Amino acid sequence: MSIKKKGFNIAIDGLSGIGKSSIGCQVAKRLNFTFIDSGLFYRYIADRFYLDDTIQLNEIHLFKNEMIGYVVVGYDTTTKILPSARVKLILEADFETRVYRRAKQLNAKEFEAIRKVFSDLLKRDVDSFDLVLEAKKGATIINTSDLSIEQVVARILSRILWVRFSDYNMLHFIIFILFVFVYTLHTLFQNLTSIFGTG
Ligand SMILES: Nc1ncnc2c1ncn2[C@@H]1O[C@H](COP(=O)(O)OP(=O)(O)OP(=O)(O)O)[C@@H](O)[C@H]1O
Ligand SMILES: Nc1ccn([C@H]2C[C@H](O)[C@@H](COP(=O)(O)O)O2)c(=O)n1
Repeated sequence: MSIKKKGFNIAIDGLSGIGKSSIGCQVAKRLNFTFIDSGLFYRYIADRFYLDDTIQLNEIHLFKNEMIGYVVVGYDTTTKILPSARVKLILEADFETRVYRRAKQLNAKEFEAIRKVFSDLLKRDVDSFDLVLEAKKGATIINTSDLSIEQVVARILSRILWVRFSDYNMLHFIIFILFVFVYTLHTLFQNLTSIFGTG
């Protein structure tokens, strides 16, 4: 699956339980972008059972042209789903932190429940390790181990602001260079006509 859309899109990658969905959703809200949790598609197709109220499939305006932008999360978004994203991010945190967060999320308190969280994450890490390693080569890495969700969201927003600022300045720079080029040609042409034109 690959989304080739115009606009300013953001892809958030990373291993399971790193916070892609919770953080991506906040970022999309702050930017008024469409949020797509690609994992929902996979789960929906694989199991046809799981859709929470974060997003409903019929609300995903995947191919609408007027969208300002997308925030797409999932562990192969920066490489496969949205390789053309203007901002590509990999979230990472140490394994213990992810186990702790996922256990808290699932309210896993008993030894057996925590053991299952541990082994599920480990299995999914093994399955997606190579993909995430590959993704790291072309993305900005944010280590979230010591950051709250709000701090990670703030970091992402400032990164996006920076990229937008660079795009904006680059456009002005190109216009400036074009202007200097045209002006130089114009002056040269005027000089040439004043030298040769009157003869
Ligand atoms: N920086 C953070 N600080 C504290 N808790 C966090 C942070 N980031 C995420 N969490 C919590 O970790 C849990 C897992 O996050 P989330 O479900 O968003 O991960 P995910 O990467 O989308 O997982 P998966 O790939 O398995 O769907 C959630 O309960 C979330 O609130
Ligand atoms: N971009 C994605 C997203 C998800 N998957 C796979 C990985 C899991 O087996 C399943 C659910 O993912 P989750 O939402 O829990 O991250 O879908 C994938 O292959 N590519």
